[in-house]
Amino acid sequence: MEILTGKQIYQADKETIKNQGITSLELMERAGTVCFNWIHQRLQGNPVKILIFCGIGNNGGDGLVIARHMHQYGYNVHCFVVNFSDKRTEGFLENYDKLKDAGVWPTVIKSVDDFPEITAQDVVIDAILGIGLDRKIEGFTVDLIKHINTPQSYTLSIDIPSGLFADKSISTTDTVIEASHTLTFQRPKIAFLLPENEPFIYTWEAIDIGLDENFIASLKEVKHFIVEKRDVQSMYKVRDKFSHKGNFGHSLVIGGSYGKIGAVTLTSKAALKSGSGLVTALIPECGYDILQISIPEVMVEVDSEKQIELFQYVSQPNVIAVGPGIGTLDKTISGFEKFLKSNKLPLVIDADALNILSINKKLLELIPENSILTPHPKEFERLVGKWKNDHDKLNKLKKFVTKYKIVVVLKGANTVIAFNDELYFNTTGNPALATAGSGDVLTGIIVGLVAQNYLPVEAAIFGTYLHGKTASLAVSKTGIETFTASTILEYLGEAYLSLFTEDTPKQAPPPASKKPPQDTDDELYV
Ligand SMILES: NC(=O)C1=CN([C@@H]2O[C@H](COP(=O)(O)OP(=O)(O)OC[C@H]3O[C@@H](n4cnc5c(N)ncnc54)[C@H](OP(=O)(O)O)[C@@H]3O)[C@@H](O)[C@H]2O)[C@@H](O)CC1
Ligand SMILES: [K+]
Repeated sequence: MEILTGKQIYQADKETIKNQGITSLELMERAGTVCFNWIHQRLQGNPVKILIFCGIGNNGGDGLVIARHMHQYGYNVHCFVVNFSDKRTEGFLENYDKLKDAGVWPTVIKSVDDFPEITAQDVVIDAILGIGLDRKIEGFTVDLIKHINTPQSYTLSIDIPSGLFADKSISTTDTVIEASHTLTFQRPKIAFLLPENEPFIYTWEAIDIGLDENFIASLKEVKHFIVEKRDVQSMYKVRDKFSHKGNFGHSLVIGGSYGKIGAVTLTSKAALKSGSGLVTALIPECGYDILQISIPEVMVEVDSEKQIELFQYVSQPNVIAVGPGIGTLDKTISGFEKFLKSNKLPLVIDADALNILSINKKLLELIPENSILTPHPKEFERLVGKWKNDHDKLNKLKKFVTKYKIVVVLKGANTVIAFNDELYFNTTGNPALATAGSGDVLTGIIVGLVAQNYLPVEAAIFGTYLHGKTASLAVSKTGIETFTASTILEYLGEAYLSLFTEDTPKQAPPPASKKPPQDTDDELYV
């Protein structure tokens, strides 16, 4: 699914009006009605007190449409106009009149004295500012947003939490609605995927307001995508009837050191379980028995007694994962440097191998094109330096992958896969994945997919999706705390199978508590 910029959404808005022969007012009516239907489906006439805060632009116009429908359906709705400017849009003005015609006279908020009381039991609808926000919010609107955030009531934001910019970072002094849920129009905005916006975006969904899909599909400059089930389904390689293990590649996993044989064991097992035909582990001698006993299917070659120093192997892999548990002892560092100078095979580089690269950045030049690096944010920072905010981080990421012609899997709540100047945001998974060895397993899954001839960027996208999906599937049975890296391996089969089974449709969170539990993947739809 494309992630669109504010500018692209405004273009789609214009094209839709032109191509469908409708007025902008009709489009606003449609958008507001879709939001109302969403709310009505969940509230079913519940007498809860609903406070709708409308700005004076088109986001406010949407709020007024919602207020009118809610009033007509007998909801206990209270509408407020947030008078932060005198420049009302036509959409606002027309719907203001329509609302009054329907018998609702909104309360105009001009100062702090006009703020209504809000309790934790109330539902708030935030239609103060949308994607038209282009500067810092000032004056009483800042206080109003804080006032809305205080009681921890359920807050539904329309299009985007007010105060959040669609395409740039907010500053630390900015005030933003902390939305419990956001109904965004047609496509997500990149702001929803950035860790820095976590306090403001809890769950979100893109709702179909009938914008011109052909126009959206024709947009050439879209560079950001959300990875969906259908994307990975289309990547999946079906096995031929007459295939044999030789068709599915040979992964070599280089890693481990005394006390960290578990890491390389997890990676090797993951490579095997993601479908690599053969897997060999090159490990320190001290890990020989451990690995052989843990995974009889994996072949083992050994290096020095307690760490990897020589990086020499006799097996004939088609891809190599390097780094899990490898450590940063001097001999390992110099061995890795020598290895990079002679190696021609594509690599999946993780953990301490990444740290070695950040100690000596010249080594980055030696990484074969199409290799995959899988840093977590701290490892990535060591490679590229500090960033000012998440947009700056994503720019650094794009520059880094284009410079070295590689793929980077930047791990996090929404792991980002970067290739060329494109970014793919993963949405499977949950905090259960924040557990020791989780990254080692991801490296193994990805290397196993590259071994099977998945394109590196596909292996990265597919592998990250599957890895996250295991947690999405498992957590209702295991809980978050008992879910470990080994659980990821246990559920990998189910994650594969889930690609070909229908998801049970999920109800979006009811307006009952501020932060309902979320499993992101299945909540998204357009
Ligand atoms: N996508 C679609 O197809 C559809 C979109 N729709 C809806 O339209 C929304 C966008 O509406 P919008 O363009 O009127 O902007 P909105 O966010 O309401 O802001 C209003 C104005 O406020 C101003 N302003 C900006 N920053 C400010 C600040 N810090 N403090 C004070 N003022 C500030 C600025 O005006 P300025 O003062 O710069 O002239 C701005 O224009 C969109 O989010 C969605 O809800 C649907 O209705 C139909 C289909
Ligand atoms: K809003």
